[in-house]
Amino acid sequence: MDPAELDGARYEVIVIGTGSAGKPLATALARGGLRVLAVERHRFGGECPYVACVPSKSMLLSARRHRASGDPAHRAAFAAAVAVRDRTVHGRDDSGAAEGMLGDGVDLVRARASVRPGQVLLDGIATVRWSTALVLATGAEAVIPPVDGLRGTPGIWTSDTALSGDELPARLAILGGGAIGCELAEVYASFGSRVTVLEAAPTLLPREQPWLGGAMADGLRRLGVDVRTGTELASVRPDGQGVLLGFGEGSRPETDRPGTDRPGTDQPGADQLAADRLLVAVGKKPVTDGLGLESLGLDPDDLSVDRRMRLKDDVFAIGDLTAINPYTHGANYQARVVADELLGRGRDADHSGTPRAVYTDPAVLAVGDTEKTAAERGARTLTARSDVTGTTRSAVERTIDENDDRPAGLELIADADSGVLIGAAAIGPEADSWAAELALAVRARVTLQALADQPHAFPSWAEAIAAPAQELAQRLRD
Ligand SMILES: Cc1cc2nc3c(=O)[nH]c(=O)nc-3n(C[C@H](O)[C@H](O)[C@H](O)COP(=O)(O)OP(=O)(O)OC[C@H]3O[C@@H](n4cnc5c(N)ncnc54)[C@H](O)[C@@H]3O)c2cc1C
Ligand SMILES: NC(=O)c1ccc[n+]([C@@H]2O[C@H](COP(=O)([O-])OP(=O)(O)OC[C@H]3O[C@@H](n4cnc5c(N)ncnc54)[C@H](O)[C@@H]3O)[C@@H](O)[C@H]2O)c1
Repeated sequence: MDPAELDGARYEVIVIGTGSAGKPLATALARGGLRVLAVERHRFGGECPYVACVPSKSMLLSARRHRASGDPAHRAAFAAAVAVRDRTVHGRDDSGAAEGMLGDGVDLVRARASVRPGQVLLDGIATVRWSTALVLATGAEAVIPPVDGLRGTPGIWTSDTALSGDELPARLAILGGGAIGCELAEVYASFGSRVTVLEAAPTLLPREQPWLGGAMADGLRRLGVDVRTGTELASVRPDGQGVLLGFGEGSRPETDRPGTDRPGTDQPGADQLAADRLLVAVGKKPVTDGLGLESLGLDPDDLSVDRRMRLKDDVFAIGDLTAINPYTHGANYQARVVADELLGRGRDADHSGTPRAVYTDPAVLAVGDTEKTAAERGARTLTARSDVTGTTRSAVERTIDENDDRPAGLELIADADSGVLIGAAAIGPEADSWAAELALAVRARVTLQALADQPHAFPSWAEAIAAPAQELAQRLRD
């Protein structure tokens, strides 16, 4: 629909943004009989299907196959993986998503939206009004940190560049060892790039239990990735066709110190690293620029929502914009909460069981509290770990591949007073799948006694849950 044609139109609900949050919400509301307009300035469907979750998982799976094949022809394999990725994401063509929404009865308009009291402006030329609710689902965008020379230097990538391009850099530096940094380090290292991950915090995945980041670093090092934690990037300069990175005083780690012989660096100077490309993956920030939230009395820097995802009155926010569980399943869930609220069956959101997965091999699944977050809210905790490699499943798999040295581990975190499971962290083969029962256990506030009593299929990886659950149940009884 052309924005101008909509001038003066009225809808019960207007949704701004059609990603993993806005699209399912608009669809559910239209199916529920409400008159809904969804406004999208870029691709219907948002980032996940085109430049985020789906292409990154496609590349990770292709990378895994390539490693298993032992084929030394990295460039040809990478080109084939990119072709598969692009088929999987339909060449980043959003017409299927748009047709799906239209088929469900959502009115769609491609326009940049901004808000005014009671109305939404489309590309600054047309005005539409809502009567029941306005829902903001504008997502988040990559943070580019204020590093000297970072902006404007050619050769700087974000995940969007990597996941829509076809270049295999010989030397790739990745700034940030979070979910994107770890997943894309595995992809490029598997296809022969010399990858260096530069993480500011003392461990990778620093919001998780520290041992988990250590195990992730071990997993990436097996693939030849040079993992440097505790690093501070101070400057970026053009260097031929690539970039030259300079580091802050004292920011180099004891291990992997430049000057030692290791893959991933050309050691141009004691405090420098040369790379062909620098992928910046240091987190995301909510997309609020130009939205005009101030005109609704909202502070763009404090988009706190209540338990129904309401910002104020009839204005809601969902998805990455809220920074609550910034995952597609988090956005989908928040969409369901708002849909239920607007369709008259409202209930409070419970974010406690939302899994945090990283799809490397070995994969990560964490849920609920870490010891740090539990301590911050004054909870006393008990923890127990298990070596996932002690399971029969692991023994069977390692007999087939005796060189399989992927790190694996599981930790359960119990509330010492109530005896319920409040957190879990797992890394291991397919942990994103087998550890998922722990997400439900946290959400359902399952006691350690019940978890310890629960049988697990033999010989599955989930048997790893039994030992730490039984240990904690015993300690809670003592
Ligand atoms: C590389 C990468 C890999 C990821 N992998 C996973 C994964 O494996 N699993 C997982 O669960 N999550 C993953 N995520 C996170 C996931 O992609 C996001 O959490 C999810 O897509 C957020 O959905 P959203 O609807 O909030 O935002 P988006 O998908 O960004 O949608 C917001 C939409 O709003 C539109 N918009 C913004 N401003 C305006 C405006 N003013 N007017 C009109 N439209 C506007 C944007 O164009 C966009 O389409 C990954 C992210 C990245 C970057
Ligand atoms: N599997 C998944 O669900 C998945 C995969 C990829 C991305 N995502 C989502 O996409 C979003 C963005 O991912 P991301 O990896 O960019 O963010 P992130 O927040 O997961 O990780 C960012 C990392 O960068 C580090 N960092 C911050 N500033 C730095 C600096 N100046 N120098 C070096 N390191 C620095 C942080 O300590 C952190 O480890 C997140 O919300 C993430 O959850 C999810």
